[in-house]
Amino acid sequence: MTSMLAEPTTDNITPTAPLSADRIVLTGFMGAGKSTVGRLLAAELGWQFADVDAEVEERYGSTIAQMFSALGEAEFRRRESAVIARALGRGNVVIALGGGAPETLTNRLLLEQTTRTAVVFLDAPFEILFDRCVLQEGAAVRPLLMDADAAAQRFRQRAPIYRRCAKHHVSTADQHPQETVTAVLRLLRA
Ligand SMILES: Nc1ncnc2c1ncn2[C@@H]1O[C@H](COP(=O)(O)OP(=O)(O)OP(=O)(O)O)[C@@H](O)[C@H]1O
Ligand SMILES: O=C(O)C1=C[C@@H](O)[C@@H](O)[C@H](O)C1
Ligand SMILES: [Mg+2]
Repeated sequence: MTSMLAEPTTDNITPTAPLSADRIVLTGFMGAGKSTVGRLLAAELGWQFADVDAEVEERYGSTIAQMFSALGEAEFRRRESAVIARALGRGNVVIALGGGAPETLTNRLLLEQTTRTAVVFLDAPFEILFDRCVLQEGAAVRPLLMDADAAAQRFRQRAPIYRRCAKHHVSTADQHPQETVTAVLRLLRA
C-alpha cells in the first residue's frame, strides 16, 4: 500500500551557510558598536574576540587616555598597529578595531593583505554615535571625543576611508546590537 503522507522536506529548515572568512574585522567611528557587536558576534560563532583598544591597554600597561596625554597620538598609533598585526595572525577571530585604525596606511595594508578577512563598516550618523558614547555606562575616556567639533571633523574625514577599506557596510542607526549581529551574519553568508 502506498502511503498518502508527503515525503518529509527540509523546506522549513534554514541551513547555515558557511562563512567565506576566517576573520571578521569591524571598523567604524567611536560608538559604532565595534566592541559591543564584536563580542556578541564572536560568541554566536564560537570564535575568539580581539578588542584592539583593550589589547593595546593590556600589552602596554596603561589606558589609551594616558598614552595620548603622556606619549601623544603617534605613539598610540604605532602600538595600535603592532596589536592589529598580531590579531590578524589568528584564525576564527572577530576583531574590533579602534575607531581611528584605518587612518594609518600600515593598518589598511595589513587588512588588505590578510587573506580570508572580511572587513565590515558599522555606520551611523555622527550625532547618534556621539550620544551613544556619552550615554555608555562605565566607558573608558575617549580622548578624541573630548572636543565635539574636532570629533565631527574627524568623522567627516574618515567616512570615505571606512568605506574604502570595508567590503561590507551595515547601517546601525536604528538597530540594537543584536540586530547588527544578525545583519553582519546575513551579509557574510550571502
Ligand atoms: N546598534 C548598535 N550597535 C552597536 N552598539 C550600539 C548600538 N546601539 C547602541 N549601541 C551602544 O553604543 C555604545 C558604544 O558601543 P561600543 O563601545 O561597542 O563602540 P565602539 O565602536 O567599540 O567605540 P570605540 O571606537 O570608541 O571603541 C554601547 O553602549 C553600545 O551598547
Ligand atoms: O577614533 C579614534 O581615533 C579612537 C577610537 C578609540 O577606539 C580608541 O582607539 C582611541 O580612543 C582613538
Ligand atoms: Mg571599542
